[in-house]
Amino acid sequence: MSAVEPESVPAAVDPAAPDPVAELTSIRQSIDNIDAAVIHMLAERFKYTQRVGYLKASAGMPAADPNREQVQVARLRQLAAESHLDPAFAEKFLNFIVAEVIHHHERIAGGAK
Ligand SMILES: O=C(O)C(=O)C[C@]1(C(=O)O)C=C[C@@H](O)C=C1
Repeated sequence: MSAVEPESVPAAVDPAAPDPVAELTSIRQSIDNIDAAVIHMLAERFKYTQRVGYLKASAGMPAADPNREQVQVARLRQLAAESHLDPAFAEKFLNFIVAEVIHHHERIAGGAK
């Protein structure tokens, strides 16, 4: 089944909701697809930040860059607002990821593989 076929459009757009169980199953398929995409995107992001960790360690740069984070937070808060997502959540989500990245950077700088 192609993702562009009409029957793959979430039934949530149908106010009649003739079959709640079928609609729930369909929505859960889309949620699972989105969750998979998030994991794949995070894996790619961490591949890049791993490289950043090695670059910073080799140049003697600190693991964290608060100025860069400030710019990222402002940008993501703006994007979130435009997308009707809670900006506070977007900021928390970024901070959660960046904290993990900094932890990785510190391990790299400390000589851990
Ligand atoms: O851009 C950097 O300098 C990074 O180390 C990457 C990153 C990020 O994950 O986006 C992580 C830590 C820094 O404090 C800022 C940003």
